[in-house]
Amino acid sequence: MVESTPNEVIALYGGPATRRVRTRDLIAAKERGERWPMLTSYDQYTAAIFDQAGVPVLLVGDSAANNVFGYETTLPVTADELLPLVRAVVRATRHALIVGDLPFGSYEEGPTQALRTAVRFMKEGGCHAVKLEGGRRCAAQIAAIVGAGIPVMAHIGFTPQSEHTLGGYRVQGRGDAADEVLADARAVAEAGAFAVVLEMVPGEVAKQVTHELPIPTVGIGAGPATDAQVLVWQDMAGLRTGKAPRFVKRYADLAGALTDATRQFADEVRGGGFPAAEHTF
Ligand SMILES: Nc1nc(=O)c2c([nH]1)NC[C@@H]1CN(c3ccc(C(=O)N[C@@H](CCC(=O)O)C(=O)O)cc3)CN21
Ligand SMILES: CC(C)C(=O)C(=O)O
Ligand SMILES: [Mg+2]
Repeated sequence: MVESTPNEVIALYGGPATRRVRTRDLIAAKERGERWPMLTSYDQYTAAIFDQAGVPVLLVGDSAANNVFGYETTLPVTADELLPLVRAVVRATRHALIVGDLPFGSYEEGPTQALRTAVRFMKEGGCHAVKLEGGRRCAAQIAAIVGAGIPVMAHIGFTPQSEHTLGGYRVQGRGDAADEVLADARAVAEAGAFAVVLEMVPGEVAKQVTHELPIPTVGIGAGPATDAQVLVWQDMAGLRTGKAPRFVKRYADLAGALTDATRQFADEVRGGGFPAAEHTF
């Protein structure tokens, strides 16, 4: 594949894309009013494609639990399972900032555990920042990790790792609960996070947080006002089958394309059409 110029990356640098995106580029982009896209990635080929298509930030999400390993929720996945995926995504990319998502159970005990896990992600995974779920309750963890020189992306609103407390997959911050989301947003920014994911909050709440915070907001099911947007790549590209959340837009039908290719291959093997002379030594 010919490597195309990653336009969005250049916009974020304000110059040629000769180095990786850094967290300060994302804060500068907010100051210039530039929006940016973020996608999950869990493997070499998608990482290289997203990197060359100009996506400036890739997240190796704990959603690998659902979308790679086939677990029902994100709760079972471990750092030992995620770290090889983080390494693969880092190796396959040149421009994007790679964020490693800390899995459930690897940071909740407190700042010491959180820092220990974040250091593993940086040392063994080679990523450039880590992400964790939780607002005020994780401010001490964020401060400890940032204090060790590791950039942190926070994640508030609907946090899938706490679905059993939040009462299922539902919008957070409706009505009076908007103040809770705002308090969480302020707390993570104060603790030193360089960006914050807002998942499934009303568009108006996301707009208010985005205007108030100096750091970029990354929306997923949070409306159009956030500084950035993130989707799980299999949702964006239509590889995942079944009912997608309402906030998903499908930009391709990879499940359909792969089904067609697979059927053709299987038919040609059964019919003797593959391999042909040109595939034979
Ligand atoms: N493929 C995939 N996409 C995701 O967005 C995603 C994951 N996996 N795994 C981890 C979490 C879980 N997330 C989810 C999963 C499901 C809904 C969902 O079903 N939402 C419904 C109900 C919302 C409601 O009742 O208020 C929706 O229609 O949006 C939302 C977020 C977001 N994350
Ligand atoms: C959806 C994003 C924000 C995430 O946390 C994940 O994919 O794990
Ligand atoms: Mg996650």
